[in-house]
Amino acid sequence: MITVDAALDNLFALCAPLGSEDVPLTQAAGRNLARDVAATRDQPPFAASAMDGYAVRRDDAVAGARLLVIGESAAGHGYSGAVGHGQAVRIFTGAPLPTGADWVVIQEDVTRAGDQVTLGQALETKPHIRPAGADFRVGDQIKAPRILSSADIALLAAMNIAQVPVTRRPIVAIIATGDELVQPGETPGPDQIIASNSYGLAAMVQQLGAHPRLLPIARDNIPALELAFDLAADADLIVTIGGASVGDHDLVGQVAQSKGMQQAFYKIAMRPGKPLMAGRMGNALMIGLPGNPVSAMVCGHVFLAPVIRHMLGQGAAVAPRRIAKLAKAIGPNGPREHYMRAHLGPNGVTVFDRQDSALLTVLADANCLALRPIDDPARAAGDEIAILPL
Ligand SMILES: Nc1nc2c(c(=O)[nH]1)N[C@H]1C(S)=C(S)[C@@H](COP(=O)(O)OP(=O)(O)OC[C@H]3O[C@@H](n4cnc5c(N)ncnc54)[C@H](O)[C@@H]3O)O[C@H]1N2
Ligand code: MOO
Repeated sequence: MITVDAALDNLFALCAPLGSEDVPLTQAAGRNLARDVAATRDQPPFAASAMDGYAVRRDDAVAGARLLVIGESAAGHGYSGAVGHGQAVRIFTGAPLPTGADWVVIQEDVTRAGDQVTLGQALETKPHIRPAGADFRVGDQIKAPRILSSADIALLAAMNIAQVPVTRRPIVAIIATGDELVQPGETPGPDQIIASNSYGLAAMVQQLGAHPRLLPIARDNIPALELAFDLAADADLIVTIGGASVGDHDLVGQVAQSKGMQQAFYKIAMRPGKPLMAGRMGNALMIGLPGNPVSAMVCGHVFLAPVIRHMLGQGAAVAPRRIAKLAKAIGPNGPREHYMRAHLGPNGVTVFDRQDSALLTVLADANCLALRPIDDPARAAGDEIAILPL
């Protein structure tokens, strides 16, 4: 058995950030920018007015001055002539500043009569001009890696980058195994149950930004498992569920190895999730999760999520955790790191009494996992512990 940290280090070493693909701006939000991109233009491309008013020469912008309006500059339609002494051009926000002008008097400070304007007595002291390139210039870069926010999308658009290089989304093949399983919506036989954690993991994979591919349930026999691995051959990550323990029908490790999986480790000192295996398998990383529904989901949070983030170019890091105070005392932990289903509320963390790894109702009530180190002693209410928010 290896520790959770050692298992994660192993997993990170067994995979790498995927290559990149170009996607349209409308599909780039939330994706990882795969390489630096550079602006192909200046913004604004010309000195622009920041207000609606009159473009003038600075030395004409004095209280009481009377100026002749010689034309108009609007956004998208500039004024082609030049502004001389004693002259003004009507201008609107975003419009190019005409040649000769270096000041904008806002229209609130002006009285207009025909083609004459008279400037008011209390003029503003700012020119209200946005210099060319004030936001960015040709060649200014957005650096990778970076998870693209809505603001980044706006900036990329302004830079005229219509196709964005992002890290490819991993294809994650999910194989539920077991003679007892039927799909949700089917009518189970008397000894059967509904496959659940395969759907939970597919949802998790999707939320992480990868492509889940739910394969048909593989029965507990060698040909069925071989077929399932064949169907998963082009995936970046192959995740099996169940059949990982030591029973007579737990065939996943054996079949995976016969199909070329080079096992890097098997069994982790953690609860739930002990019988987890992993290794390279062709072009993919294979992770064999234990079948107990909560074990599979907890291993999803602790191992799959960091692995997928690593493949997405977001760095190789453990699932984010934080420190919280216990609302209620808890007993000592044993020789395996324990990820206990718990709820964080205004009074702190309450660790649930029922921790059986078959109880999906308890997992659904949890909003965090309380993380107990190996041989952690009993803890009192008010003690600080690490939690992994769900
Ligand atoms: N003698 C021992 N027995 C077991 C050990 C052990 O160390 N020695 N470990 C236990 C632990 S811990 C776990 S976890 C389980 C894991 O076993 P498997 O990975 O082989 O899982 P299965 O036996 O196939 O299934 C366990 C349980 O989960 C249900 N299951 C499986 N897949 C699904 C699915 N997709 N959706 C819903 N439920 C699923 C299955 O019906 C079983 O009830 O082994 C312990 N045993
Ligand atoms: O480790 Mo099993 O995953 O405890 O239920």
